[in-house]
Amino acid sequence: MTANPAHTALWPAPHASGAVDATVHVPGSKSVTNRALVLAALASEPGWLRRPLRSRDTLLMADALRAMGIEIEEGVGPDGTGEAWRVLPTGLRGPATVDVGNAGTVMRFLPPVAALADGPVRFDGDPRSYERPLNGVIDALRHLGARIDDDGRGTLPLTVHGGGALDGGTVSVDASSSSQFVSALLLSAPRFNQGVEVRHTGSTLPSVPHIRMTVDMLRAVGAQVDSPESGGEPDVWRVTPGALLGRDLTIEPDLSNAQPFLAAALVTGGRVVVPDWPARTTQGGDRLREIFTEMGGSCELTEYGLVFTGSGSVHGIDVDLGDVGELAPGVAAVAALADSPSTLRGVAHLRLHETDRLAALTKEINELGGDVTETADGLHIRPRPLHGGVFHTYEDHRMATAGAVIGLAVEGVRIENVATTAKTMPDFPDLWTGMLGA
Ligand SMILES: O=C(O)C1=C[C@@H](OP(=O)(O)O)[C@@H](O)[C@H](O)C1
Ligand SMILES: C=C(OP(=O)(O)O)C(=O)O
Repeated sequence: MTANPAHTALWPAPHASGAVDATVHVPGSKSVTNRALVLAALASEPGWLRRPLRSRDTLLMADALRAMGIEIEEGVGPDGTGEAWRVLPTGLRGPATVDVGNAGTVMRFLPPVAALADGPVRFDGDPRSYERPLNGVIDALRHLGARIDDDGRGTLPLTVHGGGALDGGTVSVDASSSSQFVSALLLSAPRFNQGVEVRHTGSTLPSVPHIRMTVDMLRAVGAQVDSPESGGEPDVWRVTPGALLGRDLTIEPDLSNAQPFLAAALVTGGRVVVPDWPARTTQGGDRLREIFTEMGGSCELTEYGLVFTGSGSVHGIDVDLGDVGELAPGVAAVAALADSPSTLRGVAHLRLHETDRLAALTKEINELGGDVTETADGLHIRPRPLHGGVFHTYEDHRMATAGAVIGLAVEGVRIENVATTAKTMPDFPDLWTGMLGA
């Protein structure tokens, strides 16, 4: 097989000649878009998604739902402004084939939807999707009444033999490897005959804000959900069966994808404005305001958006990123350029993401002259003068954006396969050069 030239191509990461000063319109949230698509597909009336993220992960989600019979029309919104998708829910059908790519949201959120379809739904994806854990979803669905054929490894590929309905009920899940196990079961649960009670049994639970996002979005379409935050038992969520409303939802900017742009302000001592930064949000990326302030910047949240300003100094940080693992690659990149060491904790589960992110960050930063060591649950980063070289990305969008941040401060960094950013931000190279005024 010949290598895909886009995967071996090297992108010279732009070096910043001075402080950046830019306004960056960050595209819509992957996590919100893919939840909104699933909930709209399960609703009892049509719905709208305005300013959806158009990226590999969200197009895979839309195509998968279409394969199961849902109509999704891509166009402009009812008032003629901006991109909007109209979702027309119909009976979920099999036989169907779903390509999950390497999208955690697609591989975890859709098997429960497929259990409601009328026929078999086959799931397959990129080679890495065979290595990412799915056992929590497979075992739970079987317990709740679904028939699933897999090879017994608790991963893809698999076939869900949808029976047109699912009993639902009470189930225990160890979601310490991915919060998406819990979100997946909750999202489809209003359509299970008995709803669901999900009890997390593991010792740790990553990405809790993403579970809150699931609960919040379920409630916004009329679902009744009990959660730990609403006075329920710790680590237990209950969803009552019931019809879901169609919504007209404007998708927030992806705050995790705002990270490289804010990092640019931080490492160059410049200023970046992100319009439409929500005043209230369940996106974990909102933690960037606190994390990057501790690392040397300052921010102001106005009605227009977030204004983030670097001070010219970048400090190390000791931080538990268990709630916001998505931010770890970008925090590691900034930490490698800081004036003091950093420790990133609580992110052992990053070994099971798009790639083993702890190993990848360690290797790539060290190959540029850095001093990073892996710990059991994170990274120690001791800043050292870095030099140029190839930054390999392992088909991981967040490795590519992390490499771009280092490239701002270090001349001669070349990013392998920057096109991999298409997973959640296909416009990244243009947004990046636009920010730099190139
Ligand atoms: O539910 C979601 O939308 C996500 C949950 C998190 O997954 P993990 O809990 O597997 O880290 C996060 O890292 C991922 O990017 C998106
Ligand atoms: C972990 C991530 O993605 P996924 O939804 O594929 O798990 C991520 O975007 O950082």
